Amino acid sequence: MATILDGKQTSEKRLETLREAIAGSGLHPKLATVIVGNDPASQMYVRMKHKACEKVGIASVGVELPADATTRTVVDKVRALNRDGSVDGILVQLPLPSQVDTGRVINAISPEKDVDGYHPENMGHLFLGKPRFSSCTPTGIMTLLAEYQIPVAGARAVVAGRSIDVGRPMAALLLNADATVTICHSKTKDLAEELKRADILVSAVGKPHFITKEMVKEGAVVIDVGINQLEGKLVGDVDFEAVKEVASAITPVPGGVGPMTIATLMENTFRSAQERACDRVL
Ligand SMILES: NC(=O)C1=CN([C@@H]2O[C@H](COP(=O)(O)OP(=O)(O)OC[C@H]3O[C@@H](n4cnc5c(N)ncnc54)[C@H](OP(=O)(O)O)[C@@H]3O)[C@@H](O)[C@H]2O)C=CC1
Ligand SMILES: Nc1nc(=O)c2c([nH]1)NC[C@@H]1CN(c3ccc(C(=O)N[C@@H](CCC(=O)O)C(=O)O)cc3)C=[N+]21
Ligand SMILES: [Mg+2]
Repeated sequence: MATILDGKQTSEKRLETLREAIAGSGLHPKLATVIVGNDPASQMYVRMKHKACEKVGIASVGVELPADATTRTVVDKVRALNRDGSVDGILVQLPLPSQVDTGRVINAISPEKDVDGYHPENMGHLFLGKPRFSSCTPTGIMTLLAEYQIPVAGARAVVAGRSIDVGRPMAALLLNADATVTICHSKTKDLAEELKRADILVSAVGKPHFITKEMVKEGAVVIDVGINQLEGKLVGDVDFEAVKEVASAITPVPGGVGPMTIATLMENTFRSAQERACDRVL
């Protein structure tokens, strides 16, 4: 039976530590969120982020733009937030509606305020092995592994998925932590065989029951990033009940990676506030 990696509890502990650090800092960090359209899932996530801000003492402003907003409108809004000296972090909730050019919007975010770590400059720092802001989900996963003292150096890590927000930065962070990293995607030959070699398996594919027991090596650590709806229930990518019998440790969904994502966003926002305060003094 696997150890359950409790992201909810770990995140609560980290948020409490962060609350104390912010209260003692004399700083007033502020996060701005931008949401385009009225997708209920996106609205729920943004609400969760604002709630976490409230918990730790980060001020937050929510910008809501209509579903038919143009790239220009979104970019102009981002630029206004770049100029607003009171804002430390800017998060543009993804996905954006199809008429909006996501790349141009992300490029418009000031890299100093890019607490999601999606800007090419921050991606570059991450891939060079010297991250400034690295995306919240992969960073939260590294925190969770560290919290449970799971060794990463030398481990064979296999990441399923190569998205900009999860798979790629996950692979970079694991590499920076000295794992031997394989990235799989929809064109991967013999996926099951690749996955079965993993000491640490991260699934960010977005398909329920995608990872079956047969794909997991005895004793592997299994990290489930997936958030999927199945028969009205929230499930990950991993067939949890079966895989927990072979894994040595596993994240549940809900209560695993998701809460760590939000805790990391709060930590990144405070760090941004600290660095911006430093820059003002210099
Ligand atoms: N818990 C959290 O905090 C977060 C959870 N999520 C969830 O994680 C999941 C993944 O998100 P995201 O990375 O944005 O997803 P994307 O849809 O952007 O990427 C999915 C990736 O999976 C790959 N893939 C799809 N089908 C297969 C297959 N049959 N075999 C191998 N690889 C495959 C795709 O390959 P290719 O590139 O070739 O198309 C792609 O790289 C989603 O469920 C999402 O909701 C996302 C962000 C945060
Ligand atoms: N710019 C941007 N940054 C993001 O970080 C970002 C994004 N866009 N778009 C969408 C994805 C998704 N994401 C999640 C965050 C928390 C949970 C989370 O806390 N989930 C809870 C369950 C919540 C529920 O009940 O549905 C859990 O897993 O326990 C899930 C998913 C961040 N994302
Ligand atoms: Mg995505």
